[in-house]
Amino acid sequence: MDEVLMDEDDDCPELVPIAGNPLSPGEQIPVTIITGYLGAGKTTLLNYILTEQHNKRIAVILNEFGEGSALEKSLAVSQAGELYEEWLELRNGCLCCSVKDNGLKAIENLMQKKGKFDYILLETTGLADPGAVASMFWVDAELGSDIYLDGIVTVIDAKYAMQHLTEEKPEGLVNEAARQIALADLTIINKTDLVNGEELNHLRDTVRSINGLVKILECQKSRVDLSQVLDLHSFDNKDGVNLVEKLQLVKTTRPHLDKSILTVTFEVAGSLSEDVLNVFIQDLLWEKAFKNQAGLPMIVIRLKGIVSIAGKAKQVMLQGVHELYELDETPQVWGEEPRVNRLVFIGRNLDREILQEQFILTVLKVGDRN
Ligand SMILES: Nc1nc2c(ncn2[C@@H]2O[C@H](COP(=O)(O)OP(=O)(O)OP(=O)(O)O)[C@@H](O)[C@H]2O)c(=O)[nH]1
Repeated sequence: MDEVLMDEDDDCPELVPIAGNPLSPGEQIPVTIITGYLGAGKTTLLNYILTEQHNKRIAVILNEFGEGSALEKSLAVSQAGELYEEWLELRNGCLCCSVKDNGLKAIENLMQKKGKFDYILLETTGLADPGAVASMFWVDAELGSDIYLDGIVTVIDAKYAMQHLTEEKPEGLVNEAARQIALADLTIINKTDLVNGEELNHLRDTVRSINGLVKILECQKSRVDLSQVLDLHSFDNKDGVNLVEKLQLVKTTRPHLDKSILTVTFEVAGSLSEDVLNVFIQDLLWEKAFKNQAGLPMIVIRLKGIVSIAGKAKQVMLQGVHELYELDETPQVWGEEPRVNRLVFIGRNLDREILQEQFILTVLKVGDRN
């Protein structure tokens, strides 16, 4: 098994593609995962969101390792906001499989007691893998839960982020700060008062080099336009409508940091059979079958795409987080223009040429077999 799996995803059973969404997002409650390295400004952001005018009933969930810290945090938040008296502490800090049921149950209990919320914000600890938390909501939403994952927001400390991002990790381990950026749909570079223009440019370029898809906001004291943070629809097919244009703007990036996470993207014309596409994705995400020039397995952290499935009039959105992925038809119908498959991968050891070649090879090979 791959070392990354050994480290965090051990025993995670959800190696299955998941079927279409049973409830429309309009009927479900969005959850935004707020992540970011220690001290980046997550609590400041929560306080800001809770005290701003937005006419939403927001539940905040704190997901912390260790005893006590979540309670302290909840007190800190409630003192500033004084909007919520009831706080939820998820005690078993593991964010992988074991927290899955407790996490959802805890939210359901809270909803039973307090009535439905309009929105859930889930703050993860600074060292957590937001991908594991995201997977839990994503899977449960597909299984008919009342909650759906709206987006992953990563708060970045303008002053210390470069230090965190360049921290040497033992061989095989992913830098947490880089992973949090890789998984983000939105990054908020906070504490811009503590850096000069040049440092900010360098950090922005580094964030972009890791995640070519992510939206970047810059601010002080986590004061951001909430309409840019909430209701992102990053994982449902509402996003699919705009995804084509968005993906067209993404560029393959050059790593700014050694051994770092980067973004690769390519486009292949034509239509695919869904089976063929599943083979390619499973080879990539599950089997780690593709290697870069140095012989290292390509590890995908985040995956997005719009693909053309033969026989389907509508565009199909591809989403992936770690080993989990989903193909979901968007409302967007293919027009007169030639059909294309546009894919974006964020991860480690990625090589665009090899990946594109493998994609074409798999498609042809399996196509021949049929
Ligand atoms: N100079 C400066 N300080 C800030 C800014 N935003 C937040 N801070 C301070 O940074 C410190 C950490 O902020 P928090 O919001 O607690 O950060 P956090 O990410 O929740 O921290 P952990 O929960 O420990 O991971 C606090 O003392 C904030 O007042 C900013 O824009 N500029």
